[in-house]
Amino acid sequence: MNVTFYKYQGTGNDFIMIDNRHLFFAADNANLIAQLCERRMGIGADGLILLQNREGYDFEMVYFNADGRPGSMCGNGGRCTVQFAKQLGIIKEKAFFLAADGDHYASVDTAGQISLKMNDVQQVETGADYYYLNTGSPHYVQFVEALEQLNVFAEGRDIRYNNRFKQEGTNVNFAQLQPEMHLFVRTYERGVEDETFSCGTGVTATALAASYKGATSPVSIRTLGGNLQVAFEATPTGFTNIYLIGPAQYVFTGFIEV
Ligand SMILES: N[C@H](CCC[C@H](N)C(=O)O)C(=O)O
Repeated sequence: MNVTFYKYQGTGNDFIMIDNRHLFFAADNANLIAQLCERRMGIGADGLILLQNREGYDFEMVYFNADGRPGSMCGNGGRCTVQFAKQLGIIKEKAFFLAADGDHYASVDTAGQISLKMNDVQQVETGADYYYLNTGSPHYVQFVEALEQLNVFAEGRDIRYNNRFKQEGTNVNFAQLQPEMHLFVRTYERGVEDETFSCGTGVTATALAASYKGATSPVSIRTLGGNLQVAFEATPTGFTNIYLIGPAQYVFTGFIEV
């Protein structure tokens, strides 16, 4: 079967997008998805996303990590799926869609920036040198100095595979506070099992954690793949009205025989 795919990236977090409104692509083929995401033997991507029809929504986003397994919410992928839906003519500048963690609203502005509403965060675990919270995906956040020099792969993998997390896994973010409370964030992603250029739910989690250190909404974040913003309001136990704001770009189209 000849399948058209679309390649998208959001601050360097890259995805294979497939229009699966006719449900021709089997979502249970983890080997195929992993093979397509492989950077030398396949197309290469941090994840694969199926855009599907869903009653009551503009569309559903079905996200898989590069290992071929279903992932939890993906923030950069969410913005890319909104842009993809726009390219397909499914939406104009506003979207209401379903993802792994529930409903999401999004809007695209005239400059092409996409503002994606994230689910409320009900609680944040605070440890001696870390924060742990779920922004649609689980995120461990640690503030460090000299982030440019840090071995994010080795340090992130140690935390992801420690006794607490090895079963379920976690994404691991390292953040450095910079002048004017701007953040520099690097993330080791579960399911990719490597550092990615950017992680949207990770940047969101890190911005919320940074608010305990004095950062105020909207927080500006630099990742290896570009800049993002996170807006939010604090509640007694967590956060509400959380928005992840940034670009999502179409890269190319191709065909595969599967
Ligand atoms: N890159 C994604 C996060 C994917 C989460 C995934 N790695 C998982 O834990 O299932 C983002 O932009 O939010």
